[in-house]
Amino acid sequence: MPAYSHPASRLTADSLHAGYDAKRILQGVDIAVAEGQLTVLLGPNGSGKSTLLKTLARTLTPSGGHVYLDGKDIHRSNTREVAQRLGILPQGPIAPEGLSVKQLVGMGRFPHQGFWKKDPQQDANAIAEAMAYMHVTEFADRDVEALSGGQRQRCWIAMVLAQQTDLILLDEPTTFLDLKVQVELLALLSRLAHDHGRTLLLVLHDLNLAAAYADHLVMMRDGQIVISGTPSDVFTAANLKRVFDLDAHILRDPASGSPVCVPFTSATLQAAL
Ligand SMILES: Nc1ncnc2c1ncn2[C@@H]1O[C@H](COP(=O)(O)OP(=O)(O)OP(=O)(O)O)[C@@H](O)[C@H]1O
Repeated sequence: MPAYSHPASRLTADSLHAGYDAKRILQGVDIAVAEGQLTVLLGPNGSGKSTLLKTLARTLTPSGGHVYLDGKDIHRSNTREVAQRLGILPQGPIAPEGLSVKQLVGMGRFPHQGFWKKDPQQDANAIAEAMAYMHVTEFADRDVEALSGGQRQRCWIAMVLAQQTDLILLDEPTTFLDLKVQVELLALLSRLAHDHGRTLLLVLHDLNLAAAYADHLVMMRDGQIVISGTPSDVFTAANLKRVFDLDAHILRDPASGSPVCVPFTSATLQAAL
């Protein structure tokens, strides 16, 4: 899959503040997304994960602080320049009515097309490769709306892959996918990072899948990064309590050694129910 072999780039943010009108969400976030690795952003509902992803991808303008893409302030860069380097799949995307899968995946090529610059063969190859990679080739001519939730989600991810950026930000990409497909997707994304030098930042809700596949975990709460590091270092009962207010035992996967959490209902919670 040579088209996916890119040198990884660098995405960093410092003292990031962002929100919606008067609503402040991000409260001084510093992050450096590890190059050529898979980083997973975790946190309770409403903790600001999507807001951070959108601000890093230039979709949302920060009220304070900076995002740098290869050392250049991303909010001072132009849209096409950014879109050639960074692809983002937001949460719950909606396809325009009547769009076929092939057309949807083809939208990933827009940043590479222009009045003066057109390479239909390169576009066709990128679209075909991305569809094959996400196993959606058989749906190429079907309406996106006529697919199941999981099939549609794979098409959206194929669209981002067709963009052929070295940075890929995915907000809850496993939504609608059955467990086997979730595992396959994470294995594939991990390969994109490790074998093809891509830099991936994902928002996930499944703690155990995150611990199993991420190189780095970043845990957020109330618009701030509380802790980050390797799954072995940060996936502890104390941190899960601190970030999620979750009571859990931490075990080890006997095969890989990855930490696994087993949540339980504490006596305090029992009494409150
Ligand atoms: N467009 C918006 N306008 C106003 N408030 C918003 C908007 N989008 C998100 N928010 C608010 O910002 C806060 C953080 O939302 P965000 O989507 O970043 O959290 P999250 O960690 O991704 O949550 P989840 O896990 O539920 O997806 C929430 O209180 C949410 O209600």
